[in-house]
Amino acid sequence: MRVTDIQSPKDIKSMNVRQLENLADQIRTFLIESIARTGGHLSSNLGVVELTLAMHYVFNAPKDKLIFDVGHQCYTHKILTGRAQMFPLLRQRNGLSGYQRMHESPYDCWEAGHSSTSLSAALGFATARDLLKQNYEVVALIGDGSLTGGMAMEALNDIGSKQKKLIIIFNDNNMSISRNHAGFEERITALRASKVYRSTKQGMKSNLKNNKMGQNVLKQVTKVKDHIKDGVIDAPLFREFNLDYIGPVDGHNLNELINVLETAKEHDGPIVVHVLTRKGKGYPYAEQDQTGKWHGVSPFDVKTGEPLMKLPYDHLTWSEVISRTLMRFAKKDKKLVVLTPAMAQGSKLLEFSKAYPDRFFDCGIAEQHTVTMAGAMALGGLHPFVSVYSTFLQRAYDQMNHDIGRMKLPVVIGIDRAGLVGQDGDTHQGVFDIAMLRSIPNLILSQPQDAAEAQNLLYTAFRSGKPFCIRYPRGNVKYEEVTDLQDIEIGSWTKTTVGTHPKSIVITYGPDVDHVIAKAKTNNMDLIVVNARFFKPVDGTMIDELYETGLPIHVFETDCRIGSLSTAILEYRNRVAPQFQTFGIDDHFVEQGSVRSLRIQEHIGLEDLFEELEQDV
Ligand SMILES: Cc1ncc(C[n+]2csc(CCOP(=O)(O)OP(=O)(O)O)c2C)c(N)n1
Ligand SMILES: CC(=O)[C@@H](O)[C@H](O)COP(=O)(O)O
Ligand SMILES: [Mg+2]
Repeated sequence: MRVTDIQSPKDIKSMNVRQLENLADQIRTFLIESIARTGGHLSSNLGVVELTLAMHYVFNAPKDKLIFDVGHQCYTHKILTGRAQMFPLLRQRNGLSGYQRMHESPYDCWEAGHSSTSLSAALGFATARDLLKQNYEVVALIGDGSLTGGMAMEALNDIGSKQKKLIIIFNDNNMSISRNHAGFEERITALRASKVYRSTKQGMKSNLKNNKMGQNVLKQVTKVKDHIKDGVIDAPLFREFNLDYIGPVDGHNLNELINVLETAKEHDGPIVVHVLTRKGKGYPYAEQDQTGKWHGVSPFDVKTGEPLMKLPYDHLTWSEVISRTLMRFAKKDKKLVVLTPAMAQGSKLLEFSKAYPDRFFDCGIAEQHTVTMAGAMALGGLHPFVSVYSTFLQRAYDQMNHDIGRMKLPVVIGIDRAGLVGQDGDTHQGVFDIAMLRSIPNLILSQPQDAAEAQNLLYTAFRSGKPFCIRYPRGNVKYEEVTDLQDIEIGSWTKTTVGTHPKSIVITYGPDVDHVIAKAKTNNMDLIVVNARFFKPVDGTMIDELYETGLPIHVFETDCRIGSLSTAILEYRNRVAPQFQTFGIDDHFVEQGSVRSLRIQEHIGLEDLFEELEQDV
């Protein structure tokens, strides 16, 4: 059977192990070729091909609930549930989502994008099932990285106490995006080496190679259950949570996987199935990767592994502009430290981590902990910089409020991937941080117009002694090192007049400042373009001046408009200008798509702005 012919998991139910193994090989080839064309989460998906086949073989989705933590590794699940033909549009507008999405398929029973939610969801489903006297299995697959998240720990604690029947598949590849940093790593290492499951299983004469499986399994299941009850299988890490454990099993051995999942299915109460997989399995570049370069990829050449798109020679990503500047500052300032909640690769901090291993802290997928820890580091006399994606900072709202803002702690927060991020879709768009953070007293919130201003803002932030956030988008920017760094007056905006008789005012921020100026020049339009580089505090003097011109004001934003810059301006003036128009994302989540297509969809493209400007002249 060809990968693209698979209609539903029924198609694999009558296969024998050899056929399943063949299918696994085909799926791997399909994934590599397909992701090479579209981009996507390569390594995590290559690692769970056999595991997902075994899950669909043993369980009966959609009746049984299969939950994938984060969901970035659910591509084989998509293939087995009849979606292979949609892969050419993976992560594109109106195309296949890179995550589980309920509107896409009845087999997607839950949605995520942020990590560590699967165990809470599993307990929720199991509780609903039992209260409503229904009958189905609940299975959550969670990686070793996602297990470091606070939510997962909270859920483990509750699952151990409630003792509902559910299965936690612990997908252990010893990697988060890059190497996993977990305190319980020692315990896991001990478990990885444990022979318990293997020796228990050795009695199960695996003569299933070419036959339909399952005949002998039940007898063996009873044996394994007895072992679990007798406490033969002792996994202190999970025992402490009052959870039964079985494993470790080879996550690329279908025979072993099917046996262990059948066993877990028969088990009463919660059970952890420990599966060892290899991230990137089957594609040598990805298998050897220790840095996370192959975790999420843009289109690449399968043979060479080289990306198909290259940055212009004088451009850097915004993350690189920030990390290079941090490297410069760290040379002189020995107290400068950098923290990341597991995003060293995406935030371009690996070079910093090598140059200053003692001053670099990967805290795991733990945004809340990272922010609070940085706060105490500041009180302890260090100069912390926290690098965090806008969307993941949502997890740490309370810490930003309760710890950083309230105590006025001088932590510099680099908010990466601010604004629309594109293909990751609605779970990842970084469009809420302005609204989220503007309400927190004492915080400074800024965004540079270009790479030079980014360097000056970072310089200002460290010298300010205040909680200082600098947001910057996904993508790249022309870079030149600023040798003569300048303090920027906090709360000050700048303005550029294009032409001699301006007829309108555009207030905007980030890279759009230059885009609007360039387009106004091309179109021979007379405009005042304001770089609103601080969202908090805003430049009251400049706002007053702009109002006094009597010109129509257009606030051009590409983030959630509720609570955003236009709101800040209106709050300041407490009245509406004669003509005051705002642009921004309305009160809804924005689905996936290229940033360009999403801006058109949301009426926040330059074209939309200029259409309105035409009316003013
Ligand atoms: C709250 C949150 N923080 C950060 C991320 C970014 N992220 C996505 S996958 C991932 C690593 C997950 O590691 P693991 O669970 O072990 O899965 P693997 O990729 O190894 O299969 C991270 C950090 C996220 N999705 N959600
Ligand atoms: C699954 C996840 O949350 C991350 O892998 C995310 O997709 C990374 O995004 P970037 O590609 O912008 O680093
Ligand atoms: Mg992992």
